[in-house]
Amino acid sequence: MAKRVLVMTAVDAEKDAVLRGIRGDSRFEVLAAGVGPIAAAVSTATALASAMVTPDSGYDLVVSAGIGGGFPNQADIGTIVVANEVIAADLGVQTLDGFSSIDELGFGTSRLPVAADLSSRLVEALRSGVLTVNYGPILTLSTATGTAITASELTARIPGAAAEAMEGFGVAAAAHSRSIPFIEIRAISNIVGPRDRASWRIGEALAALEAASTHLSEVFS
Ligand SMILES: O=C(O)c1cccc(C(=O)CC[C@H]2O[C@@H](n3cnc4c(=O)[nH]cnc43)[C@H](O)[C@@H]2O)c1
Repeated sequence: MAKRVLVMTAVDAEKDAVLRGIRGDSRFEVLAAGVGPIAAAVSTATALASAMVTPDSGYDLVVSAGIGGGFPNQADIGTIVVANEVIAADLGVQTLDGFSSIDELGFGTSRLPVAADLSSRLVEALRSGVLTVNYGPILTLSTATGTAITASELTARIPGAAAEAMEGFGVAAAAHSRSIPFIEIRAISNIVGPRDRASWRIGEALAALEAASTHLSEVFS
């Protein structure tokens, strides 16, 4: 079991939802890093480095948490997605012939693993708490999808893609650099596709994130 857990969100509204869910459990530290993979990686790496300075204050688990877009027929608004893998889906090169990932280019990896045992334990706990949960790949994008064409292209390129957001891969890269287990959880606020901000259900997603966070404390501390 994890003794100390670092939860990274993008914005304060997400942080507050997680804090309401964990109900004062002092084993959890919740930080808002800002939007996007770079802010997420820098803030997570800084938090992990700071924790190393004090003996016995390091983290045993890092969680990327927040709202996200659900892929059509994979994750509806108000449901939860737990990552079985995180994929930096726009890290590569785009040409007229299509997209090549950095893996295909030979420059590294665009896919990072999650702690599968912890993730599946969380999925079980969420389902027994009657939340609707998809366990699948969560994509990290620097540019959020705003067209049907991009949504279809991502679905074709990454079969089973369940959700997208903008921070997971950055948080995961920082956690992996210190060999700390990592998981990602997203509450769905909108469907991935043509941008229609009026259709986003942020309040519903934040309520789902809060409900899911009650199980974080139950499962990981
Ligand atoms: O306006 C608000 O009250 C508010 C409250 C909480 C969060 C937000 C955000 O806009 C956070 C940005 C955040 O959202 C993630 N996200 C959500 N849907 C998608 C998507 O379809 N594609 C990519 N990212 C998405 C993302 O991780 C951003 O950090 C506003």
